[in-house]
Amino acid sequence: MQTCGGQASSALACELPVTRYEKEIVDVVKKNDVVVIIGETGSGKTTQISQILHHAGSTEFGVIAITQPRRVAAVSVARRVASEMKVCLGEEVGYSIRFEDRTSEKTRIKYLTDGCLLREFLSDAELKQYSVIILDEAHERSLNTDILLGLLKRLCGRKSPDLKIVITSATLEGEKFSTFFFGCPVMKIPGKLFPVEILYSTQEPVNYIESAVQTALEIHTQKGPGDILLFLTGKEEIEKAIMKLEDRIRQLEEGSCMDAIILPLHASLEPELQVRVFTPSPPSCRRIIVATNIAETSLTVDGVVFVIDPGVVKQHQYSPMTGMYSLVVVKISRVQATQRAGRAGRTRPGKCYRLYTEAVFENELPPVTMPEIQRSSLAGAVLHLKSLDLKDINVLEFEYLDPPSRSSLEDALQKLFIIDAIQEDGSITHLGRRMAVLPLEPSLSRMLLAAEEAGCLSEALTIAAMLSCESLFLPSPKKSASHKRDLEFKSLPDGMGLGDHIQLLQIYEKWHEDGYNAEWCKEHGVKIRSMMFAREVRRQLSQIMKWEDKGLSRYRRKDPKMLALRKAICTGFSNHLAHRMQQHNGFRTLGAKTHLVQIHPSACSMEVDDDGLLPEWVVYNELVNVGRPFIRNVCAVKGSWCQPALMKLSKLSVTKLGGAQSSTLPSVEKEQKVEKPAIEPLSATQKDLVAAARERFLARKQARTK
Ligand SMILES: Nc1ncnc2c1ncn2[C@@H]1O[C@H](COP(=O)(O)OP(=O)(O)OP(=O)(O)O)[C@@H](O)[C@H]1O
Repeated sequence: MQTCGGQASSALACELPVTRYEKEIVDVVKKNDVVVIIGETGSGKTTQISQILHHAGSTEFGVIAITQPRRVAAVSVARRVASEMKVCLGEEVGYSIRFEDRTSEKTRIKYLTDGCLLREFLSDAELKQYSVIILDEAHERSLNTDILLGLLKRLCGRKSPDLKIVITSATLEGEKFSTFFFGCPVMKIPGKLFPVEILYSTQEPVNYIESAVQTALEIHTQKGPGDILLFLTGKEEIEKAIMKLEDRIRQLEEGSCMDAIILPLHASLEPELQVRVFTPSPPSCRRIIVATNIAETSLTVDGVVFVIDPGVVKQHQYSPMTGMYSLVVVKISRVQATQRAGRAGRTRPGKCYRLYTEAVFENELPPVTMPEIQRSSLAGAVLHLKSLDLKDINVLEFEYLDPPSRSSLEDALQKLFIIDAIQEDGSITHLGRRMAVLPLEPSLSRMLLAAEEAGCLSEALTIAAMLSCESLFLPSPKKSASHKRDLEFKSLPDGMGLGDHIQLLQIYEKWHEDGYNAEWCKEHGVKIRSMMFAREVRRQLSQIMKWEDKGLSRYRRKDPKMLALRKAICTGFSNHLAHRMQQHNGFRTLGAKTHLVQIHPSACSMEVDDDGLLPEWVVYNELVNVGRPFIRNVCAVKGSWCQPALMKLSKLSVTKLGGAQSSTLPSVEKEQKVEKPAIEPLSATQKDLVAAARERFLARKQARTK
């Protein structure tokens, strides 16, 4: 049975700094179309401003939208506000995140990810259902928030004065935002709920994970009650730190300190495991939450008194020059450090242990975070802007708060052109328009449309849904690559060797055959939660594409439909083509820049020919630099299928696409040169690798025929 409302715990809403300025907030919003509000972390911006405006009557003629850069924040804050207002979540207060909408006709206050609001522009370019849009945590400068800023600026210049825009953060460059929005007022709300003491290290740690673990142990054994929130950069680091903590706490003398519950928190954790951190710890027990920066903004984890901040974050950085993503550990900005410290002191006084010196904080941390728009692939954002049909918008001249580089925009335009989303003159195609409606990356959307035309949409929907899962495979004692291979080997021989997309399809189909059975998942090392998520995503995508599901048929390698499916994958990812080197299993990517790459070890094993060589042509989802360049999620395709893309690559001119000066892609001659790479003799190691690959393949082939 669902219970509504409940008692909002801890600090009373009426004590929050923001609520003390209720009248001023209502006034300033009433008198201005755009307002910037800056208040300390924990002062009540996220949870209170929406309620204040609601009580002042702002929701009489429209809904209040509050954007969040992260899903977990949108959900948890909506829950909190519903509980404070004593209403059922999904009724007066709701949330909307990709593939999950918990709102209803009754909803007046809606928390949603910035990506969701951006998507709503497609169906209503004037956002008529809203009376107020609050862009929260604007300091994070997510790509979606930056695009929203530009679109909202356009809108407030022309729309009736009914739509109010409020931009909030604890750590915003207020003046910059004010200048961008025609000199709008900046309201600073003074006051902090509880003090947070900042403690710096006296020296830089040699190993920040070790130092973080050590600090957590010292707090646990020497300090009074209160939970610990420890920031690390990613899942692997979190798992490593948790193992160390568990080991060392086990070794402590029994009764020497209180019990500890150690919890991870990162984006690829299943939602029900994520929400565990919001359940208070039992009395006389300390929780140690080891999290990535998803816990950095907006979240209130009741009970957190101690924050440990090693001062680093893992960041995706896209280079338009190379078309490659790198995952790099970088120093956080001072803004992020403040946000991290702000996770303590929310429901009682707190302490933040910075594992770096004060001098490093002052002199080495950049003041603000680099906007995502300057370090991401922009294909999705550019397609979105093009699909809005805003006659006056040229994506190269769109009003960005901080413009992305011209090369990033050109890279996006080129990618969209190759997958038929835009024409040579830069105008959006019919296909492009349809692609923009789908809540997927442009390449995946293109794959679906190609599959629809070729009569294999059902299979492509499954692949798109499976690729939307954050993490599919259960942690394995063995390396994940061989784990995946085992799975493929034991039960899915029919699609073996054709690549990850086909393997994902087969996993789903097998699970379907087994009646969506949880046991099957366990047996085959896949996460039931992720599979259920894929099933839901598949259902939603089918709905958007108006596909009437007539049940799944099992993948058959020889079925001509399957050839059509791989061709559709090729069409979707034709801006991610790679050609094998003549004599060994390295690949060369094709595009404005070419790279020598290897298939990532986590890929399922690919078919090799009698010489032990991999397929000549492949498409891939991602080009990543992790020490060296790898392609990930790879599908074997045929050279003849790549010709349309190769033709396009050869004649592409950015001048027309973006209405700006040009840089031209390689000519046909250059591409032809790429297609026939110079013969390079195999090294001894490469020969060994080829022989080993061939042996493995023959063994599997034998097993298959048996
Ligand atoms: N889930 C929760 N449990 C307990 N207290 C909460 C919860 N959510 C919010 N609060 C209380 O409400 C206060 C205001 O939270 P809110 O998220 O609105 O602040 P904020 O100003 O938006 O902070 P930030 O800038 O860090 O996002 C918190 O400091 C805390 O005291």
